[in-house]
Amino acid sequence: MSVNSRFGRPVTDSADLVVHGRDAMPGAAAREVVVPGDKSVSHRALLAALLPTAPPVVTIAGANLGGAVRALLPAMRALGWSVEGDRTALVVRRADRPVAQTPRPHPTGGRWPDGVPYVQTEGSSAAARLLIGVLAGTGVDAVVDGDDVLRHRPMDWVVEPLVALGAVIDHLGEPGRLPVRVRGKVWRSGSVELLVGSAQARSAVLLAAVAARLPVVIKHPVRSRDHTERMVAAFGARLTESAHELRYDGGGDEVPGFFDVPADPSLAAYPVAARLLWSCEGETTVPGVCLNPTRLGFFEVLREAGADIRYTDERTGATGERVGSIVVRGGLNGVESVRVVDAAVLHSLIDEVPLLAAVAARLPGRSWIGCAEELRFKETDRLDTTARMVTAFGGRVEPAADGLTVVGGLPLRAGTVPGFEDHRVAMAAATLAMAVPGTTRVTGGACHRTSFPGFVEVQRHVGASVTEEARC
Ligand SMILES: O=C(O)C1=C[C@@H](OP(=O)(O)O)[C@@H](O)[C@H](O)C1
Ligand SMILES: C=C(OP(=O)(O)O)C(=O)O
Repeated sequence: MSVNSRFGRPVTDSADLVVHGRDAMPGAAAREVVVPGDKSVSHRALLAALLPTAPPVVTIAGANLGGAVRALLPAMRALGWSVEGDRTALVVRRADRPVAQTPRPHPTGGRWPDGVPYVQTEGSSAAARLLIGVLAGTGVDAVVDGDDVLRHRPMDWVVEPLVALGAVIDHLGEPGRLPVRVRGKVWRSGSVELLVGSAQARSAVLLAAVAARLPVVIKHPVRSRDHTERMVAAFGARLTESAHELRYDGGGDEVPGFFDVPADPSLAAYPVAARLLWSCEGETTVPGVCLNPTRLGFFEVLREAGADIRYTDERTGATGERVGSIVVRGGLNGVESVRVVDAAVLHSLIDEVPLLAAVAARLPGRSWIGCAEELRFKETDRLDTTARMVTAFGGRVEPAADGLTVVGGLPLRAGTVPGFEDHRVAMAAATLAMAVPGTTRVTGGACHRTSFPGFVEVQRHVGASVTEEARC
């Protein structure tokens, strides 16, 4: 078993993605492709069912059922909720009794408090951080833990502001990391300052405040994705927002009994990128996508650089999200390079950075993706793994402390490319491989299921030749 450098992540035996690349799209691409529900909205809808003002039954239609959202389901069962159903509808209700989870051994901690529920969120940082917020708002005593990778990701971004609001949270392993025990509720109304742009951190504090009906002011460096704000505002919480500040007045109505999750723009980005890389005829539409402006950076940056990407059929959904179609036409002719120099723009494409870098490798100019220091704390250090992935194609990416320079115009070649067991990096590699003649094997590419269970089928619909094959 080999090890991924930064997080000591064991490289698993998960299947590879094998892609037969071409320099032009074979025949016509599907005119329409459908991608799974939004991961962030799915997490928030599930956690809304744990809030004190939630009705006894909450139904969630169109949820993303990739590994990251699925990780939350046993966690909720361990807290005494039942979750049943499928992508069409998940139904959450209070259960007769909690379904206990088996604690994962910990190398330095390992003494779990007796009689306190142990809640495992696997590799999903959104699940862990938002859940810590909900527990700190509802005053439920529980231990929150994650897998070996998540145990290395920062939890102090969430824990410190919650403790400032009076929550009692103990680190049971390394300081600032999982596992943590949440054992005292937020109670001190006031102002907290977040030092990172993480939407998960802001959301955890807001969910805690809404659950506890505690007026708070959250100061933050950048307005990243605002799904939690839209959701709680849609159920009656009064929020006042300015560029770096969010005020919650302590009020709100009942959580609704029905959520409809729009499709995920960070997943729509892969078929859109495949189309652009092939410069093909006609157009492809991805319908029903969440068009929240805090999520559209990938499309906006490419559009500004000259790509033909449009939004149509826009409407507002019940939980305050804009929904509509993304339509892509033509290719990258005339697009010289891309540039991200603003923190809000970076956050609006934070999960698409590996894909944007892969696309930039096919542009003639030099691209820069900046304000991206947070990428070092994802499933992998994504500045490093993205650079290594593009380099494996023969491209050149120069990582800096806070971003990536992508040197365009170099000939790319097919071959064996590492996916680093990181779904975003693996899917970016497989998408770039579609437009590089020859056969590319993306090692461990089956990890796409963390966020995009139908990745292979969707990319085939737009003309890709991609299969999943056991590791050789
Ligand atoms: O709020 C969320 O659901 C998410 C926020 C982002 O993480 P950070 O909050 O760590 O930036 C994003 O990368 C992640 O995929 C989901
Ligand atoms: C980083 C991601 O998610 P999380 O932070 O929730 O693990 C992601 O989906 O790319």
